Amino acid sequence: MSNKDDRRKAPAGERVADWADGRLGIYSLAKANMRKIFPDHWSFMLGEICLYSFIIIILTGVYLTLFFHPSMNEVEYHGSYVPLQGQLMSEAFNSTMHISFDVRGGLLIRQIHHWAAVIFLAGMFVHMMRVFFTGAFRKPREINWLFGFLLFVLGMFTGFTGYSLPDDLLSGTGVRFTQGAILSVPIVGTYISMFLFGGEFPGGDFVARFYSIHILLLPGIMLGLVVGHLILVFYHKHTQFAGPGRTNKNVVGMPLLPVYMAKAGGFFFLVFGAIAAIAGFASINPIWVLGPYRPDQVSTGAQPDWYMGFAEGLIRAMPGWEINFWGHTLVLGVFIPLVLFGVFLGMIAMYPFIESWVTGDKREHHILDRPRNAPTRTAFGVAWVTGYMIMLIGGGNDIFATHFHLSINAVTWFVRIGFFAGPVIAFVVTKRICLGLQRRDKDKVLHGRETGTIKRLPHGEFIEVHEPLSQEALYTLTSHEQYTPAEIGPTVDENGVERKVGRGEKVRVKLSKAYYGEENQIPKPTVEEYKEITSGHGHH
Ligand code: HEM
Ligand code: HEM
Repeated sequence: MSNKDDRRKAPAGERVADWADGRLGIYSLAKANMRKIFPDHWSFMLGEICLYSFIIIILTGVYLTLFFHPSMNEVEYHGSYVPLQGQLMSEAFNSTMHISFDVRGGLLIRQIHHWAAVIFLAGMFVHMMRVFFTGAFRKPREINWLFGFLLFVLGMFTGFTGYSLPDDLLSGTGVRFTQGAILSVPIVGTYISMFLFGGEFPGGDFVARFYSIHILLLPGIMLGLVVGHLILVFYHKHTQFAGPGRTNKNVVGMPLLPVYMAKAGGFFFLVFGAIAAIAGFASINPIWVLGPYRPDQVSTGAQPDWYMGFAEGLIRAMPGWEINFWGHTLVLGVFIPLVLFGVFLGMIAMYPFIESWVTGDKREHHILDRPRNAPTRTAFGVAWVTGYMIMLIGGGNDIFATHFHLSINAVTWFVRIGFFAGPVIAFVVTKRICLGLQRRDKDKVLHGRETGTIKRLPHGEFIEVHEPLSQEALYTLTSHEQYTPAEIGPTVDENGVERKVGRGEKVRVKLSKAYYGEENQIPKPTVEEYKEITSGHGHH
């Protein structure tokens, strides 16, 4: 039989695949990637939640563009919502009302879009924490950490431009807040504001401009970054937690196809279903309650979406300082929070580089740390989150005051003090807890697990039976590395010439001691210790 006949007999699917392979080379691509192994751990699903909520946002966003009019032209409302009949409003607000009340499925899609945005950012936050606390950002993944960082920051601004689009009272208040922050920037602030808003605030342009930024510019960049992020996850291979048989050179898990494809496909629908259910039950941004934006009005309890809350908190907690500098007013009460906003976020981007400088560790790491085994890093992370959360409380100081019947000044002072004290307390406490947990691990390795079974010995003594750990558990609990802190090198070189120790080196050594010095890690049990104790005759 000729080759040609063979082809004709092949099933249709195979023929299509052959056709595509001849043009795209899909066979070799699939061969290289379809059997890629992924390790299993619940926390590795967090990145997937980000991915799926991002896809849901794009799908629903496209639907919204079909009906949303990004225009600030003034129109009179004549839709189905009676209380606003005859009111003057922008076309943007009018069309969002139309989406909510008159477009089939419009309100649901709007709600899904908004809820997905809230969950997308929460997902990124928690995913980032997972990566941080397990040390997954270390070499070779620093660039992927930066991609992620950019995604987080761009996600915040995409969300902000999104909830500014409907031009309701709440979104207008948020835009005004941002314009205030821009104006506080010395020298260029006024120009940037005039440029962005096309004249005096609010002007007639900002919705149209925010619209292109929201649906095209930022999501376009984010899409590119997400693709790059995932390619890098493939290229580096996924990290894994320590365990028997797992090394820095292998990945133990299940193949992408069929196991992970099936899991991921199912998980996508679970995430979509959960977001749709929340969107169906819980109302988000009911613009008809707030009404159209008017610069002379603010609704009580005005709140940004959660991811912008800490920025709001920074401004609300800051005293209203204002100084006059060479005839120019400098609004420090707004400008300092704006700088802190950058610093707070910038710290995320910088951390992997700071840690590798302090530890001097330039090796690749594919085995994850348990947070307790990196107490200083964990403590830094918790301190950062504490500062962030305190500022989030600051952003809702009015809500806390009304809900808990507190004075708003008391809440503000709590936030001011908490901003400085909270992270320090969190740092110290977290470090203690981590060291305590390390001691417990050591104890478990040496003395086994406490079973809760009390035994009475023939001579009357009561003891608790300790069960020795399995070999797997022993391995897992003792496989982490322990580092020695950096020391200041010889101060005299081989010719006896004195070398000056730079300030950078001194700082590095100090920090390195804080990471790995005597008080900062519990020595792992040694084989001798283990043998001595386990050969002790039946005491435990
Ligand atoms: C659109 C947002 C994001 C998407 C869709 C996304 C998606 C993913 C996925 C699916 C993984 C593999 C599974 C997992 O470990 O969870 C992953 C890993 C990773 N992500 Fe993200 N991520 C996003 C944002 C971020 C952010 C904000 C950061 C940190 C600032 C980050 C840093 C990382 C790193 C370093 C890895 C490799 C972790 C490892 O191999 O253990 N990602 N990401
Ligand atoms: C990470 C990406 C995105 C985030 C975080 C996000 C977030 C938001 C938010 C919070 C709103 C306000 C919704 C409301 O309560 O009315 C909004 C509005 C909107 N978004 Fe997005 N969005 C994203 C991407 C997109 C994309 C890719 C498109 C279009 C292709 C889009 C189209 C729209 C439209 C047309 C509106 C105005 C209609 C409305 O407010 O209901 N968005 N977005």
